[in-house]
Amino acid sequence: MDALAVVAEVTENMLGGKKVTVVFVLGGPGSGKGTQCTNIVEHFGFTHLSAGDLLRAEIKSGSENGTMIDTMIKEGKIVPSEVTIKLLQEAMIKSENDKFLIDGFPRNEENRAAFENVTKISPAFVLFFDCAEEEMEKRLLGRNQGRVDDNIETIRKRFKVFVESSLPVIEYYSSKDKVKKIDAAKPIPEVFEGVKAIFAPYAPKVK
Ligand SMILES: Nc1ncnc2c1ncn2[C@@H]1O[C@H](COP(=O)(O)OP(=O)(O)O)[C@@H](O)[C@H]1O
Ligand SMILES: Nc1ccn([C@@H]2O[C@H](COP(=O)(O)OP(=O)(O)O)[C@@H](O)[C@H]2O)c(=O)n1
Repeated sequence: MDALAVVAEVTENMLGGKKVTVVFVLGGPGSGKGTQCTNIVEHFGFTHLSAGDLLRAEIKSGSENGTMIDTMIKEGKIVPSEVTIKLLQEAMIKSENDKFLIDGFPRNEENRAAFENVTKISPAFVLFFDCAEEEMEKRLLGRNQGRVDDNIETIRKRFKVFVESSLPVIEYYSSKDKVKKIDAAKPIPEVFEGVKAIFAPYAPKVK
């Protein structure tokens, strides 16, 4: 390894004085990202940061960006990266943990490139929940969390954005051999079996 590579290794993935491990959790709307993140937190000690949840909290907090974010979510559009990245960065710095699941981000090429440029963090890997639209649609319509975007009209728009903008991000990481794909159409416990196998190296050490 040459000297420059050593320098890069030392500075890379540092945030607020700590070295962090980041896993991006991607998949279509309703593929089960949030559900499985809850399981991963419980078993592997990661902190779950959902980009969508952070944006929804930002609306509730009455921030100056609230109206813009609300409109984007209602239309299934992707909020400008600077807003989402700031929320993710703040949450990581505030946390005492150093292992993060970033769920629902990066959702387009702009998200991906800006996060890399601003934070200098690259993911350990990308967990991709692969699921057919028909199944995701059924799940979203039954989610019952009172979300303004879980109606058939917005769901169709979110699927279109996923195929046009988010799948290329998954392809990008695939070309770098960073994608771990899971068949997310199976029942929740079976999906978690696949997830567990991938996270085994991160299992907490028994003292
Ligand atoms: N493997 C699964 N089989 C059936 N339903 C699921 C599965 N995973 C999640 N769900 C349900 O589908 C809905 C969407 O899941 P969620 O985790 O919120 O998806 P995402 O975060 O990808 O949008 C929720 O109501 C959840 O309980
Ligand atoms: N990186 C992100 C993530 C979510 N969002 C917005 O938040 C909405 C909901 O995202 P989410 O990840 O909570 O939910 P799902 O669509 O995956 O079910 C998206 O449709 C976008 O409008 C965004 O703009 N940028």
